[in-house]
Amino acid sequence: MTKERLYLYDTTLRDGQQTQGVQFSTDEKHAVARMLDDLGVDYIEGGWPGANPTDSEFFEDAPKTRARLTAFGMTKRAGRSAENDDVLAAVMNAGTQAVCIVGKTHDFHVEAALGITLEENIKNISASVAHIVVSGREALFDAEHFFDGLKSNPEYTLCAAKAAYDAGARWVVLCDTNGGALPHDVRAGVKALIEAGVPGSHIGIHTHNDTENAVANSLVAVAAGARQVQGTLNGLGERCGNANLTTLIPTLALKEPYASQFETGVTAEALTSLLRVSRRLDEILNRVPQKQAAYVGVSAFAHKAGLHASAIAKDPSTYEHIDPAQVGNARIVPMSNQAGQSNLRERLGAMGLEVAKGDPALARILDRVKEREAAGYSYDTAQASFEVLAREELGVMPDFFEVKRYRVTVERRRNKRNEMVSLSEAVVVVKVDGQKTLSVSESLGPDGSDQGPVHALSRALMKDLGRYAEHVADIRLTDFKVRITNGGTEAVTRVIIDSEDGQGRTWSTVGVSANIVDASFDALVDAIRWKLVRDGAQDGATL
Ligand SMILES: CC(=O)SCCNC(=O)CCNC(=O)[C@H](O)C(C)(C)COP(=O)(O)OP(=O)(O)OC[C@H]1O[C@@H](n2cnc3c(N)ncnc32)[C@H](O)[C@@H]1OP(=O)(O)O
Ligand SMILES: CC(=O)C(=O)O
Repeated sequence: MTKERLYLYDTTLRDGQQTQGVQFSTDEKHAVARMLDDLGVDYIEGGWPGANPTDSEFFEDAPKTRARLTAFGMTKRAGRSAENDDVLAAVMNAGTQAVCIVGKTHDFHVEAALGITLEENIKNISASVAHIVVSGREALFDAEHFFDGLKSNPEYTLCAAKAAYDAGARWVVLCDTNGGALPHDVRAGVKALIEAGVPGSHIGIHTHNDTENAVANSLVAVAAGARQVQGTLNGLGERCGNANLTTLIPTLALKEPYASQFETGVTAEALTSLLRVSRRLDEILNRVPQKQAAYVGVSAFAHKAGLHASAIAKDPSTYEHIDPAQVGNARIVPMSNQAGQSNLRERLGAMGLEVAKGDPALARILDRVKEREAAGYSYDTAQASFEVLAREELGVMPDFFEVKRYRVTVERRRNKRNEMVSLSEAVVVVKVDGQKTLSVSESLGPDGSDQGPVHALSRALMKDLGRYAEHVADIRLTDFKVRITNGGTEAVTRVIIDSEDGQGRTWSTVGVSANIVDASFDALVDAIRWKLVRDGAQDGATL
């Protein structure tokens, strides 16, 4: 069966930029456009030329893309011709192959927001679309508030949308602008416009996620006949975001009936870059990746429960809806108090520790994990601490060094300029190869400001580890999370430290204590021990 073409329209650089807190630079826009082009979307909406300097600059030096670069704007304003509307002129002057303009299709908005008659609005839509078409560009019309309009005055809404089609719009895009439509509204809306004379092959769908239905609404629109789907990477967008293309693309490619019926410009090979694309966007925006994101989240294929891990080891399809590799993701089997021996053996295997089924060490490790989690530890994220614990139980964790004692002080005092400043200082005594050393460190950052007691402690701890010095020199602490939790009956502090080294490895460790500094210290020691064992620094250390 030949597949029908379904077009993907990305608006990360336009509606995505309407996300609170998101502001792309011109260079970042170029980087995102390149990523989208490599991924295989059909249209890249680059922004609104003339609306702000960044968008104008982006179009002045527009990237050469296989995808159709599209400039966004609005229909001409009343009282002037399309040719004489300066806002529309700036959009046209960007010189893109495709131009998308938003126009009102809800009678209430025409009257309340534009303050013009319903007829005048339809004339403005027709004249604006015709102006784009006459200039030889592909015209797209974003039918704003289409689904709300259908409820208020269906005849008018359909007439406004149809006017754009009749004026030559290649696509009439039905927008759930306020994000309140539900799948049955969207199905009915697409069908109504098809019945009104706009073929599905000219209908697009643009949804917002205000009821968490943006992806479902897009899928329903396709099932009802729409052939263009709009969305953004990682679901960026105004308010709660737009339909998430990072979810929609794999769903359309891998799930029935869409997979058999349609093809998009995203090849199976490009689909394997999806996780990378999603992460790269987070990096550009300095956002923490959403762990539970569908398909691309770090937890999307994490099998925590013992029953799941046991079945996964026999056949991954028992608890996975797709093969994670299809979207560039990977299966993980974290350790926690939900785990059984199957999780454990799988996890140990991934660390290069093959332990036979039934080995008594497995039960000991599980008991220790469950006991410690009851006391406040959490190993499902702190996998490096789990490895240290497992190695101890298996007798393969070297005693690299022994901490004899440590002390941390925090002082607040006036500096030479009579400003109040804080200063943290740590003293650590460690024994390496029978030799005791005392190290002292302050916590001053590059700008001379206090980086806090944990920073001082980590510097003192790593200052003189004898022959292990070269292995710890490239450790960087990248994140530090503190949580007050209940360890048994007492409230305790759990600290998770994320570390990174020069080889690009990242790892997380956990410490628990009634005292935040002590909990941090435990996590720091685990971080160093994990790094030493992974570097193979144990030669000569006591096993
Ligand atoms: C649903 C969407 O998300 S559409 C995309 C929305 N995106 C943006 O608004 C981001 C970019 N926007 C901007 O930078 C600015 O709003 C600009 C440059 C476009 C316009 O700025 P200003 O001229 O200062 O107008 P302002 O933003 O205050 O108001 C918008 C004007 O456009 C009018 N307008 C709104 N929609 C349309 C439309 N589809 N067609 C014609 N005029 C419209 C409004 O009635 C209002 O006119 P008024 O000032 O006479 O009341
Ligand atoms: C055009 C647009 O972004 C909307 O109506 O949501």
